[in-house]
Amino acid sequence: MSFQELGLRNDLCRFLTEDLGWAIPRPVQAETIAQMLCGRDLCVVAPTGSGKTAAFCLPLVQRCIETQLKPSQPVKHSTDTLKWRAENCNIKSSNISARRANGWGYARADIPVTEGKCYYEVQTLSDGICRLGWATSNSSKDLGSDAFGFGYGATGVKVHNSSFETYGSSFSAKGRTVGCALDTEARKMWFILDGVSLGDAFEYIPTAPLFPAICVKDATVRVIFEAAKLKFDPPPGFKALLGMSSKRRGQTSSQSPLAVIVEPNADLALQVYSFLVSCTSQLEGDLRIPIGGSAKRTERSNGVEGNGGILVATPARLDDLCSSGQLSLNTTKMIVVDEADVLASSSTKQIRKICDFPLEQSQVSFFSATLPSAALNSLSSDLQVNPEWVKLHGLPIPTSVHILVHYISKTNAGLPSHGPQPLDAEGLEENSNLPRVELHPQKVVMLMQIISELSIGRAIVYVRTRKEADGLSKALHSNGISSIVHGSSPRAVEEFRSGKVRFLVASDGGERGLDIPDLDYVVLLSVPESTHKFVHRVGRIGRNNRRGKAFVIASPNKEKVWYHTCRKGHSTCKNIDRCTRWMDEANSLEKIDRELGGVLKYVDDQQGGTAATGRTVTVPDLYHLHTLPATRRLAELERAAQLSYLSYLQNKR
Ligand SMILES: Nc1ncnc2c1ncn2[C@@H]1O[C@H](COP(=O)(O)OP(=O)(O)OP(=O)(O)O)[C@@H](O)[C@H]1O
Repeated sequence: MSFQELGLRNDLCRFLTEDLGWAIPRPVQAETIAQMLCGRDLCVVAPTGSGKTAAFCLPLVQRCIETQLKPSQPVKHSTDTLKWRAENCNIKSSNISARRANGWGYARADIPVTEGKCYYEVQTLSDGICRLGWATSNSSKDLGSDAFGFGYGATGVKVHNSSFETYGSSFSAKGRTVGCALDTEARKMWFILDGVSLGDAFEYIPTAPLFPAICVKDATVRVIFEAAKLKFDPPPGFKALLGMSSKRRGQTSSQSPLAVIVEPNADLALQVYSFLVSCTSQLEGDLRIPIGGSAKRTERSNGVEGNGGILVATPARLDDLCSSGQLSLNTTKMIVVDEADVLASSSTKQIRKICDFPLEQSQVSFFSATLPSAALNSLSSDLQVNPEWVKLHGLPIPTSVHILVHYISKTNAGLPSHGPQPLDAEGLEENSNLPRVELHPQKVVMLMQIISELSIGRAIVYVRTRKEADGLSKALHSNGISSIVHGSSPRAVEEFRSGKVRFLVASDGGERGLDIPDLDYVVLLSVPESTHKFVHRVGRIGRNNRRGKAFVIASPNKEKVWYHTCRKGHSTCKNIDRCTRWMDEANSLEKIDRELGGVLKYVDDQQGGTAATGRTVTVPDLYHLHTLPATRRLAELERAAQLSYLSYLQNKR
C-alpha cells in the first residue's frame, strides 16, 4: 500500500517519499491515516518507534488544508490590549522606534485579518526609513523579502517576494502619514500618502490571515488602528482595523487553532512541532498551515502561533494560555492526545477541559505505545463518539534490540580502591533503614566499564530520581564524558541530538517518545517498577530496524530510596518512614521479563554476585552479541578495500 492509496495529497506524499525517503506507510499509518482523514475518533495502541507521529500529523495537516477555516469576522481590539510580535524595536503605546545600530526593527500587530476592507495609518514622528504593509504569520521579519509579506518603503518602493519596484514617492521625512488599505474581497492592497491614493500596489494570493506589519530603521513611527484617531478618512467602504465598540474593549486577541496536539513534555512537543514544520513547508502553491509550538512558558514569550492551523503544546501550557485568554479552542475541530495512557492519568482534568466542546462537531484521538489504562478508557467513553480501537501489538520490544542485564555484586567486591565508594559498605541495603541518596557506586563503575569496553559514543542513561541524575552527570563529567541532565534545560535533548553532548541522563519523563534515529544504546541504571516504563525506555533504540543494545545494571539487594511525598524534598526531609520506598530490582526484572515474554538476557558478572533467575549469558556471549558482528563487518570492508586496491594496481599495469 502506498501513501497515495491512504488518501494523502500528492505534495505530502512527495515529501514523504522524496524528502524523507519513506517508501511505504508503516502498519500504524496504514491503519489510521484514512480513518483520521474521514474524521473518525481513534484510540491507537502501537509499539514504540512504529511511526505514530506521522500517523496523526499527516491527517491533521491535510484536514487543515481541506477545511481552510471559513474566514472569521475581523477581530476588534483596542490599542491598550493589543499584542505585538516584535524584534529589535521599542513599542510604547502605539509608537514604534528602532535605532540604526540595531539594524531593522520589526513589529507585527496581533490583529489577524481574514475578511473585509481594512485600513490603518502610520505617521512618521522622525526622519528615517521604514517599510509598512501586511504579512502572514509565517512571513520573514524583513517585510517583503518572501512571498508572505507586502511592504511600501520610505524610499518610494514597493516590495514583495524580494522584488523591489518604484511606487508612490518617498516619505522618509518627519510628519508624513501613510494609509495602508487591504481589500480581502478584491484581494488587493494599496497605500495612501498624506490622503492621496498611490494606486494598486499588490494583488495578493495568500489565504492565511494577514497582519499589519512595520519595519523601522533609525526612525520612530506612530501606528493608528482606531477610527477616531485616524488623520485621514479611510477609502469609502473601508473601516479602521480597530472598532470603537466599548463592549469589545479589553478583549484580547486570542488565537484559535483548528487542531491541537497534546504532548506530555516540552521535548516531545518540540519534536512533533519540527516534524509538522518540515511537512507543511513542502506544501504546493501558497498553502500555509500555521504551526504553533508553545510547550513552555519561557519559550516564545509572545504566546502561541498556530492560529487557524495546528498547535502542539503540553496540557499545562494549554491550560495557561486558555485561562489567560491568549488561546481559544472554540473553533478547534481536532484534538490528538499523544502518549495518552500517561496523560490520561496525570492530566485528566486538563484533557477534559481541552475537549470541552460539542463532541459531534469534533474529532478526538488518543495515541499510545503501551496498553491503555483505566483512566484512558474512561476518557475515551466520555470524550469520543463511537471510537475505533486500533491495537497493533506485535512484539512490544523490537527484535533488533538486545537487552542485557548485569547485576552488581551483592558485596562491594570489584570496586576499585579509589573512585566512588559506598557510604557504608553494605549498610544502605537490605539490613539498613537508611535510604539511598546517590546511585550505588558499583553501578557507576560498571557503566564506565561498559562505555569504555564497547566504545559507546552516545547513549541515554536512565536513573531513578533527579538527584541521582545530577550525581551521575557530575561523575561522568569528572571522567571526561560530556553529559546533560534531561529537564535541566529545555534544549537538553537538542544538545544531545545534535551530538554536542554524548550522554543524556534522564529520570522519569525522559522515557517517552524521544526519536533519535541514530541512537544505538540505552543504559538503565535503575529498574523501573512498571513494565510500561521499561518498554518506553528501551523503546528509544531499535527504531527504523536499527540494531540497538539496552544494558540494565541492577542491584541484587533491596534498596531503600527517597521518594518524597513532602514538600521539603531532598535537602531537609528526615521522614524516612513516609518519604522512602523499598526497591527490589531483581523482583521487578522478573516481573518485566515475564510480562514481555522472556526478552531479557542476563550477563554473569563473574563476581559471584549474579542474582539472576532467568537465562544467563556469560562475558564471551557479550562478545558474540556486540563485538563479533562489528568485527565481521570490518573484516568484510577490509577485504573489499584490499580487492579494490589490487584491481586498481592490475589495471594500472
Ligand atoms: N513510513 C515510514 N517509513 C520509514 N520510516 C518511518 C516511517 N514512519 C515513521 N518512520 C520513522 O520511524 C521513526 C519512529 O517514528 P515515531 O517517532 O513516530 O515513533 P512512535 O511510534 O511515535 O514512537 P514512540 O512510541 O517511542 O513515541 C522515526 O525516526 C520516523 O522517521
